[in-house]
Amino acid sequence: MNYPRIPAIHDDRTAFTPPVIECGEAMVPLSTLSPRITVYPAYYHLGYAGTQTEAYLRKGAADRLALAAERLPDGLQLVVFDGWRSYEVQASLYEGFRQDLLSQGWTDEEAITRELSKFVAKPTTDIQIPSPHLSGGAVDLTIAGPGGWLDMGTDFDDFTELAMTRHFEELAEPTEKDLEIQSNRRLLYHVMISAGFTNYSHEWWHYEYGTRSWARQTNSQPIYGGILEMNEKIVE
Ligand SMILES: C[C@@H](N)C(=O)N[C@H](C)C(=O)O
Ligand SMILES: [Zn+2]
Repeated sequence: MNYPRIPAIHDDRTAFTPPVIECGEAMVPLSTLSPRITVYPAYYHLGYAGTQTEAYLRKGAADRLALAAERLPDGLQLVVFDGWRSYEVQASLYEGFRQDLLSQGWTDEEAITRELSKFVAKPTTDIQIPSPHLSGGAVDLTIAGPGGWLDMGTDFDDFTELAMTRHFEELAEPTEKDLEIQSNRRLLYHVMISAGFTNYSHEWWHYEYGTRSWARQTNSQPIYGGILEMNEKIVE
C-alpha cells in the first residue's frame, strides 16, 4: 500500500503558546480500551522505578487512540510503549540520557542540553508547562502485525537522527528495506494524525493530543495541564 509522504513540520517551542485551560478529563487505562491496542510498558520492562504494567492517557486522547487503531488495515494493532509518565520517570530518562552522552565523551554543557532537548523533554513539576507525558496527552507507540512489530528503522528510544519521523522520506537512493520502513512510518503517522494527534518530528513513535505542542501545531488552546500524582480519583 502506498501512503502519502510525511510532511515536514516545524514546531517552534519558543513560539507563544496559549495558557493551558485544564479540561479536567480523567485518565483511562489503555490495555482494555480496544482489542486493537496492546500495551508493552517499555520502561517497566527496563526496570525504571515508579513505572507500572498499565499505560494511561486522558480520556480525549484515549478515545482518539482507539479511533486510530480502528483505522489500521485488518490484522494490525497499535502497541503502546508509554502514556502518562510521572515526574520521577521523566527525570530518570533525562538523567539517563545525560549520562549516556557523558560516557560517549560529550563535554560541552550547552551541546549536551541541546542534544537532550531533542529526545527527552525537560522534567518539570510546573503543571502549566508540563513535560508532554506528564499531561497524559503524549503516547509512545508502534504497530504490530501477525509477524510481530513492524520495522520502523530503529528501536524505540533510539536517540539518533535515524529516529526522525521523516528520515526515510529523504533518502536519495532508498533500498527495498528503506521503502518498507518508510511505508510503516507513514501508516503510523497517517492513522494518528487523522485521529487528531500531532507527531514530534524527532521521534517516529511520539504523538500528542491536547498538549502545548499540539496546541501550537493545530492553532488551539492546550487542554491538558500536568498531573503529578496518579491516584484513583483521576483514573476512570
Ligand atoms: C523519551 C522519549 N520516549 C520521549 O517521550 N521523548 C519526548 C521528547 C518526551 O520526553 O516528551
Ligand atoms: Zn514520548
